[in-house]
Amino acid sequence: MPELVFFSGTMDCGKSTLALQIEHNRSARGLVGMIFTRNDRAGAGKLSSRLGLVTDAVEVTDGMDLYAHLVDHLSQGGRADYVIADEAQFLAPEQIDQLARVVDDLELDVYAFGITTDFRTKLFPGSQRLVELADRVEVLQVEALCWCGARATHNARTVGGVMVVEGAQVVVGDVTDSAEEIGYEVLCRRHHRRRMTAATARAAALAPDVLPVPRS
Ligand SMILES: Nc1ncnc2c1ncn2[C@@H]1O[C@H](COP(=O)(O)OP(=O)(O)O)[C@@H](O)[C@H]1O
Ligand SMILES: Cc1cn([C@H]2C[C@H](O)[C@@H](COP(=O)(O)O)O2)c(=O)[nH]c1=O
Repeated sequence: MPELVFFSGTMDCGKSTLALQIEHNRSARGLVGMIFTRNDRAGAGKLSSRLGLVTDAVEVTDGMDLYAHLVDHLSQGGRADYVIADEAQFLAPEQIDQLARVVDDLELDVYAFGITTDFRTKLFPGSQRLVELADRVEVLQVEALCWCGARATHNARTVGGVMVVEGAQVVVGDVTDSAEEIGYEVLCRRHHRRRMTAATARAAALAPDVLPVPRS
C-alpha cells in the first residue's frame, strides 16, 4: 500500500540527506521521482543537504496544486513512481491534503521531510497537517545535540546572537549563520525554555560571580 510518510526532526538532523538517499536508491533501480521543495537555502528549485549533495527539484509556490501538477505531468507522458517533498513545513495545509490525495488516488508513495515546530515551539501549519494525515511519522535516528549534550528537540532563532521568541514564522537561515544576523540553534527543551543558547551558557560560565575568588 502506498504511504504518506512524514520524516520529522529539528533543523540539522539529516532530513534532506535522507531525502537525497531515498532518491538515490530509487533512481539507481530505474524509478523516477517527483521532487518538491520550498525555500531551500541553496536557492529556488534545489534540494540540498549540508553534506554537500544537491539535486534539482520543483519549487512549490503559493497556491500551487501539487496533485494537479502530478496529474498534468503524468498525462503529458511524464513518469513519476514516487514523490519527495522537502522543507514540507513551508507547504500550506491544502498542499498536504493534495499530497495525501496523490497517495490515495495516484497510488504513489509520498515522503515528506520537515521540521515540526518553529522557533516559538509552535507547529508549522504544513507540519500540523502532516501529523494529522500521515500514515507514519518517523523521527530521524541521527540525533542533533543541544550544547549540553542532550538530544536537541527544539529550534531556537537568534538575532544578533540573542535568542528571540517573537517574529515572522518563516525566515530562511542556517545553524551556522553568523552572530550579526538571524541564525538558528538546536536546543533541548530545558535550554529552549530557559532561553539558554551555547553563547549564553559560555557567557554565564565566564561571569565574574562564578569565577574562583582570587586570594589576596
Ligand atoms: N562535515 C560533516 N561531516 C559529517 N557529517 C556532517 C558534516 N556536516 C553535516 N553533517 C551531517 O549532516 C547533518 C545535516 O544534514 P541535512 O540533511 O542538511 O539536515 P536537515 O535537512 O535535517 O537540516 C548533520 O546533522 C550531520 O549529521
Ligand atoms: C525554526 C525555524 C526555521 N525556519 C527555517 C530555517 C531554514 O531555512 C528551514 C529549516 O531548514 P533545515 O533544512 O531543516 O535546516 O526553516 C523558519 O523559517 N522558521 C523557524 O521558526
